[in-house]
Amino acid sequence: MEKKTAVAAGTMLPLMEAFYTIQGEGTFSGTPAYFIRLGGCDVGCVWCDVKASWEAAKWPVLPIEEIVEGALQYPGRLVVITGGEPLMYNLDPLTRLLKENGFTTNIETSGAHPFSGDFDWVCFSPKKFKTPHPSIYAVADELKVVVFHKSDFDFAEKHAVLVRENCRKLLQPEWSKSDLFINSIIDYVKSHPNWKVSLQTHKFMEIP
Ligand SMILES: C[S@@+](CC[C@H](N)C(=O)[O-])C[C@H]1O[C@@H](n2cnc3c(N)ncnc32)[C@H](O)[C@@H]1O
Ligand SMILES: Nc1nc2[nH]cc(C(=O)O)c2c(=O)[nH]1
Ligand code: SF4
Ligand SMILES: [Mg+2]
Repeated sequence: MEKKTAVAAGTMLPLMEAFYTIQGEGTFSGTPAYFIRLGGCDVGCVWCDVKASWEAAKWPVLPIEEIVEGALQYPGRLVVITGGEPLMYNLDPLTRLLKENGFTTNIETSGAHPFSGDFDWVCFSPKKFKTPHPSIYAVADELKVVVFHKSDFDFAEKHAVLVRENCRKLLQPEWSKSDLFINSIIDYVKSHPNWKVSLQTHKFMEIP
């Protein structure tokens, strides 16, 4: 099959990097996980901490069997698919293969593209820069809003009414503005106890 056709089918995917680390953010923070970072993103967040991922063409296109083989080299059985924006691709074949190999599958997504894949946990981090696709709201397990500006609290509430009742609600300071916003995040969570704080703990630990 031609590469382009295989990428469209989701049987080959552009891989920026893959690494075994500790999930630093959100509900699974502290859990060992194999990260699969797919290349390509069209959302364009001004504060994105992985801008190098944006151009899909920069990254090698690999068969999903090879990607899963990489994950099998480590003892942990939690995989986090991230990017870039992973939902730019059809994730059905990759997640099916991961599950056949005994992995738990989590995703980190902006929700800017139609949902695909078989996931045990969906972390939805909506962005002002590109409106989420409506398919994300019924599947999000965690709503993780990055706080970069004071208007982001209202932005967070706007999305909180659209996700499922039991969806976890997290506020995460944008890394470079952490010192500026951490106190208002703490105050907000204390007065709106349906929210929790999420920190990028891997950055404090200085691990990938
Ligand atoms: C790099 S993104 C990749 C996945 C997907 N494109 C997304 O945005 O959800 C992974 C996570 O990091 C968060 N993130 C990216 N840059 C950040 C920053 N500078 N500070 C805090 N969180 C950040 C995103 O909101 C997202 O939850
Ligand atoms: N350790 C670690 N945890 C993470 N949680 C979400 C990440 C991401 O970039 O998607 C990330 C990451 O890049 N590293
Ligand atoms: S959607 Fe994710 S990968 Fe894309 S620019 Fe925003 S934070 Fe970066
Ligand atoms: Mg990251």
